[in-house]
Amino acid sequence: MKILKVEKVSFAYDREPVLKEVSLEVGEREFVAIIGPNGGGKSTLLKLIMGQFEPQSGQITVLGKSPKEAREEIGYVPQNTNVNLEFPIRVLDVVMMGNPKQHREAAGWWERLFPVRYNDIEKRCAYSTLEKVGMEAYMHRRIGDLSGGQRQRVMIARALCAHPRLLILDEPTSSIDVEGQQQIFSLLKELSKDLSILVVSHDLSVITDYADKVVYLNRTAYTHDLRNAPIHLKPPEGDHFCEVELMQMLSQKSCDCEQHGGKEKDS
Ligand SMILES: Nc1ncnc2c1ncn2[C@@H]1O[C@H](COP(=O)(O)OP(=O)(O)OP(=O)(O)O)[C@@H](O)[C@H]1O
Repeated sequence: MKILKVEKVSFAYDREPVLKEVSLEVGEREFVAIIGPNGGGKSTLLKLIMGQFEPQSGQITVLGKSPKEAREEIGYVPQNTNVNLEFPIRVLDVVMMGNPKQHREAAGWWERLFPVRYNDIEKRCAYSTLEKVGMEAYMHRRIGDLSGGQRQRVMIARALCAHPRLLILDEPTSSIDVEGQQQIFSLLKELSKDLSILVVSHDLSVITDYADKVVYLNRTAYTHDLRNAPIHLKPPEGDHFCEVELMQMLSQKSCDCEQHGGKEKDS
C-alpha cells in the first residue's frame, strides 16, 4: 500500500491557482524530497497533506484514509522551529511533549488537559527516539544550549515519539551548515529504513545524494526517481552541478543529463 497518494490535486487560496493537477506518491520506507522555487506551492501542498486545507479537486490519501483521519500516522517537523532559547526546558521534556497519545491513554482527564509529569512509558519512548537520532547523551541538557543541527535532531526525535508512519519535514536544514545538512539527511536516510519520509528542501545538491525520489513543484509537479535513473543526478568524477543546473534539470519532465555524459530519462 502507498503511504501517501496525491492524485490530480488542484488548489487556490483565491482566484490564482497555487497547485494544478499535482500528483505524487510516497511508498513504504521511501525518502522523497520536494524542491522548487519560492512560491511554487510546497508549503501549501504540505498543509493539504496534513488536512489543514481541502483540495478543490483531486484526492489525497494517507494509508488509504483522508488526511484528517490519518493525522496520528503523520509526524511533522515544522520550518524554523520556534524554541525560546532562554526557556529552561530540557531536551528530554521537549521530546516527551511529542507523545500526546500516551497522555490520552494513560492519564486521567485533569492530566490529559494539564500534563504535569510523564510516566515511565513516555520516558522510555523519548529516550529511545533520542537514541535513534544520536542525541541521548544530551537528554538533560537545556534545549537552548544545543547547536542548530543538534536542536533539529531533537525536534525529529519529538516527532518520532508519536510513532508516525509518515514523517514530514519542512526545510529541516535551513540555517545549518553543509556538514550539518549532510548529517541530518543521512539521519533521515537511516530513519527511512523504518518509515516514509517527505521533506521540503532548498538544499538541492545535498538532497539528491540521499533522496529516493525528487519532486519538482512549481504549481505542477514532476517526479524524478533517482534510484532507477540511467544516470543519477550526480556529476561525473571531477565535475560538479551547481544548484541552478540541478534545478533546471529537475524542472523538466525528463532529466536530460546528456551534456554531463548521461542519457535522457523519462520520469
Ligand atoms: N494563506 C494564504 N493566502 C493566500 N495566498 C497564500 C497563502 N499562503 C500562501 N499563499 C500564496 O500561495 C503561493 C504558494 O505559496 P507557498 O508558501 O505554498 O510556496 P512555497 O513553495 O512553500 O514557497 P517558499 O519556498 O518561499 O516557502 C504563493 O504565491 C503565496 O503567496
